[in-house]
Amino acid sequence: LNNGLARTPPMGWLAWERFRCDIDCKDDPDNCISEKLFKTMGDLLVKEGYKDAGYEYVNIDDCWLTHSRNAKNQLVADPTRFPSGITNLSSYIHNLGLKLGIYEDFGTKTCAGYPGILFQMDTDAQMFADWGVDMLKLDGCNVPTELMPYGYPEMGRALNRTNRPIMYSCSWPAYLAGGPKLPDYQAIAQSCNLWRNYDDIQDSWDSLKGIIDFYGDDKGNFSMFAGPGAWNDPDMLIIGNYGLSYDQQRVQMAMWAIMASPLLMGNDLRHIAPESKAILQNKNVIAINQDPMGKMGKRVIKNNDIQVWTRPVMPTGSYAFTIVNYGVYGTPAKLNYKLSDMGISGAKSYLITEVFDGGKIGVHTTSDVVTYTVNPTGVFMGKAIPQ
Ligand SMILES: OC[C@@H]1[C@H](O)[C@H](O)[C@@H](O)CN1C(=S)Nc1ccc(F)cc1
Repeated sequence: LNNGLARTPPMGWLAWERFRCDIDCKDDPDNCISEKLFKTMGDLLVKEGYKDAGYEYVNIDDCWLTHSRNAKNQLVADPTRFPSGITNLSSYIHNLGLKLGIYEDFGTKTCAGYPGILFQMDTDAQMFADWGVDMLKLDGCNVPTELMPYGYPEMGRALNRTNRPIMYSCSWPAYLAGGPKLPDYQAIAQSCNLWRNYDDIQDSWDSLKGIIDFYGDDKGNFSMFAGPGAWNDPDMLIIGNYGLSYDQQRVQMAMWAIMASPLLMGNDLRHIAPESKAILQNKNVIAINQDPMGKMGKRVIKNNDIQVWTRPVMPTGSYAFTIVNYGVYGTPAKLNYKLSDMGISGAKSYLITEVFDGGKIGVHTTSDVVTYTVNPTGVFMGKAIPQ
């Protein structure tokens, strides 16, 4: 979507995967969906160095609102859990130098059963703008998919009519996944700044593998529609939660960088292990994710437990690449590849580095055989720079 926003994949924090629809502020005051939670996460983005690393958006997800609209047909934030209101919350977030995101659903109700925006798009778009909201995630529960080619572009136009820059995340294609018809990625990319293509991420290695494989298959060539202002969204980063090992957390960070994915953390910034924080704030990996060309990486090799992805990055003619090992055969895999095997060519020789730690592997021609060591359920992330 050409609205000047999301020129690189958005970075920030999103409540859903970790905090879900916990509305019990009586018995679970520290984890319920409340203004306090979002203010706390905003504070920590600043205090813990995430803002400096590029993380900017603090995003509310489902379950923030009351079960009915007010007399003026407007959406209302739950008064017990958001006593100061959304405008106060956005001011707080803006004072931190951050941006606020909110959630709604193009349908009669949200997925958790709260009022949806169907038939109220202009009222709701204006409400979000008046509240000082900077991003909207529009879900697609409780509406026939036949209405989506109308509804998602129309809500984008409604947001535009407010004259407030609001980044627009669409769940539209995710509701068509596995269906008879391929999504219209051209229309989606013209209407949205980012779009969910596939199932929700859950806190597990299996869930992560399922998403990586869906994106590797690239059905409908959705990777071609990614670029500045328009991103495929494989869902939240679950680094720092319960389900991934250290190596598997590195896999997600490396793959989200290669896929030019939004980096929206779905975790608890109050309880992050140091090695998880280091992965989330790794400058070299974030630089690949934020590469200004905005070209989405693609899977170029897949055989059994090994897959290789490459992504064109700056400086011109350079490539980032990942070698992912799904294998669980205990010893690290020693894998031999020529750069030409990965589709990397064009220069006489390349400097190859390891991205996470910046270590030099060496200078190689595209036909040199290079041996990479990849841990079980782990990743090697490299960069090849023309010499
Ligand atoms: O409620 C919103 C939630 C998150 O926003 C996900 O990112 C969306 O893809 C959809 N979504 C879903 S399906 N939530 C949900 C899932 C199960 C349930 F019983 C109640 C709500």
